[in-house]
Amino acid sequence: MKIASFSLLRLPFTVSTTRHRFFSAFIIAAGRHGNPNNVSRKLQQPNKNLLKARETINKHFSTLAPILSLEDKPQLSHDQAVGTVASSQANFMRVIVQHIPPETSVDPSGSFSKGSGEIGVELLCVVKAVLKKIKRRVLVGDKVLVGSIDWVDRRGAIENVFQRKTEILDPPVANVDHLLVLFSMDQPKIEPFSLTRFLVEAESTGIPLTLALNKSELVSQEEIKAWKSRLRSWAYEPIFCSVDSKRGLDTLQFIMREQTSVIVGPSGVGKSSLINALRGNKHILGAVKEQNSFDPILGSKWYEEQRVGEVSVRSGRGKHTTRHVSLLPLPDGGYLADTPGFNQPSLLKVTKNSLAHHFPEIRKVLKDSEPAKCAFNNCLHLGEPGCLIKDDWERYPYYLQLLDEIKIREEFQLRTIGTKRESDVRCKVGDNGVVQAEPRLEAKKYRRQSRKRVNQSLLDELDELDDEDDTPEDDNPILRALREESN
Ligand SMILES: Nc1nc2c(ncn2[C@@H]2O[C@H](COP(=O)(O)OP(=O)(O)OP(=O)(O)O)[C@@H](O)[C@H]2O)c(=O)[nH]1
Ligand SMILES: [Zn+2]
Repeated sequence: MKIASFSLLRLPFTVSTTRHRFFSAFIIAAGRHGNPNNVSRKLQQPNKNLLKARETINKHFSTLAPILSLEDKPQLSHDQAVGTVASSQANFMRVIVQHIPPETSVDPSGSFSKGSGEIGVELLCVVKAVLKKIKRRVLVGDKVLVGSIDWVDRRGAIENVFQRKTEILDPPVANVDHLLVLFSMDQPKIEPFSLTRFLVEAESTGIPLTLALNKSELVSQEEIKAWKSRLRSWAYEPIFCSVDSKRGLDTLQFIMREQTSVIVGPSGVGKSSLINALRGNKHILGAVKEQNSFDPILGSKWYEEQRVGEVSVRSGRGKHTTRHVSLLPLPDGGYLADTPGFNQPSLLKVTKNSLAHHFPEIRKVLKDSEPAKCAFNNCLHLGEPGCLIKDDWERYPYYLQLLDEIKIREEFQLRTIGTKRESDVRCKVGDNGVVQAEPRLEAKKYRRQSRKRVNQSLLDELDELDDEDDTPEDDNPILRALREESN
């Protein structure tokens, strides 16, 4: 019976250590904050409680390396610096450091100049074991505190991460502050519904976006004019560009200055071509070193050696499965990701209630009519009496279509979570905040786990963690604290 319902619902049925770990985190928090019967109640409101549990656990373990706020100006010793992670490969991260202690003599071949000023010095860094232990992931784009710096060999160790302003998953980059949504006028032609999906996905990140239309040399001026006014009615001001004719590239360069940008868009529109154009264009990249400035500073040997044995012994899976992404420094400050983003917008972060906020047309009407509001709170703008949103705008049918799609997804998730016995199903909150139901792996329901047992399971999981963890257990403060507590 159980098996049949799993297959009917096509639930994922794989065992992953991450889920185990997360589960223990949940149990710890549930056990700590109330009576054991609450566990069953809490499972019925999975989202909030799971998130709270995660927060609790993060706080609990974060005391070892509290997240630095963006305003923090840590006192830096001579062998410390603040920098930006530009790329990550195997266990190494390349960090660009802007401000070098004045008395430090750095091998000039390692610095990037931009005419008058310096773009920075690149350091090859490892991530300190304590950050791995507390699961503080370091992403490309992160602002980090680097310590133990050897300025001559240009090596260091990432000691801590500053709070992120933003985080996107495809590609995984922190602190992106600008998305360039790229479509093409022809080959392939713009498809308005597909463009809407991309725009909604981009809007849902909360990151400012620019819409650019490539291959503009393939179409007539009339067609460009027509699209311009059409997109204005969607409340977007498109930039027409062409990698082939170089039209609009200066404008794009200007927009991207001082920002970290990722280019997103469907296949074939010229994302990679545009990245290459911006990267290869001396005018745009200014005086960044002619040879690829991101060649491994100590020779590629370093990286190749690290690639060997990358498969985890326990899980049999590759440990570094995330897409590779690097940030290319731009001459006026800022970075451009060398890997394009979301080819296929999943809209997983969009809920039926948030969808309307991702259409500027709706935002505008609601803002202009303030303080008047739709008659219903949480109005889905389906044309009910008292709704401020009419059907007199081009993308209204797209709004309805996406709303249907999202409703179906949400109902499926609710049904899966709500009707399954809690012993069969548990909920997982994904990285992007989406709740997913999964078959439970353990049958011990309602039983409160003793603190000792709980800590032990966490220990098991920490032990299981990685073959790559090199800190001996006795040197690890978390493990030691947990052991002491459970004895
Ligand atoms: N006519 C014309 N062709 C272009 C232009 N820019 C890029 N192309 C061509 O469009 C094709 C696709 O370009 P890519 O850069 O690979 O597109 P992409 O968006 O990265 O595609 P995916 O890698 O599939 O996501 C290539 O043949 C390019 O040469 C342009 O401005 N005009
Ligand atoms: Zn409404």
